[in-house]
Amino acid sequence: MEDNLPVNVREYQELAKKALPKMHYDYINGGAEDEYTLRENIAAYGRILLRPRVLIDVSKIDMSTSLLGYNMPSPIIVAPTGAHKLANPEGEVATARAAAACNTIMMLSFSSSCRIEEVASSCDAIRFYQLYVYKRRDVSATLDDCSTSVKP
Ligand SMILES: Cc1cc2nc3c(=O)[nH]c(=O)nc-3n(C[C@H](O)[C@H](O)[C@H](O)COP(=O)(O)O)c2cc1C
Repeated sequence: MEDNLPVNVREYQELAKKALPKMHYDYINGGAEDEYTLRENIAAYGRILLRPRVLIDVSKIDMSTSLLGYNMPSPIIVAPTGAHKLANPEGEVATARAAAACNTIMMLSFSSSCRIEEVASSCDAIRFYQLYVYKRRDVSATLDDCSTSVKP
C-alpha cells in the first residue's frame, strides 16, 4: 500500500484544500449559516467511541445491513450533495461509479451537476433520488417522473 494515502477525514480535507479552488473548497467544506449544525455533527461523531477488539478474531467481520429493503455491505451510503463537478470533471457520474464499486447506495441530489439519466446509465449502483417538494408541484412531478423512469 502507498505510504502517502490519507488515513482519515482530516487528511482528505487537507488534500482537497490544496487541490480545489478556494470557492469550491469553501462550499464543500462549509455549513449553513453560522455552521452550528456542522459543528454539532462533528461533535456528535466525536462522542461515539469505538472499543478496539484487541486479541479477538476479526478475520470474518460482517457489517452488512439493509435500507428500504436494499442489502449493503456496511451502513455507509453516499448522502445527497450538490454540484460534484466542482471537485471532479465527471461529477456525480464518478461518485456513482465509486458507490457501485463499494456496493453501496448512491443518493443523487436535486442539485446534481449531472443529469439523472447520465448518472443512471453510467453505473449499476443502487440509486436513490433526493426530491424536493416545490410549491410548483408540476416541477417536482417532472423530476419524480424522470427519476423513476430511468432503468433500475
Ligand atoms: C457540499 C454539500 C452539499 C450538500 N448538498 C445537499 C443537497 O443537495 N441536498 C441535501 O438534501 N443535502 C445536501 N447536503 C447535506 C448532506 O446530505 C448531509 O445531510 C450532511 O452533510 C450531514 O451529513 P453527515 O453528518 O453524514 O456529514 C450537502 C452537504 C454538503 C457538505
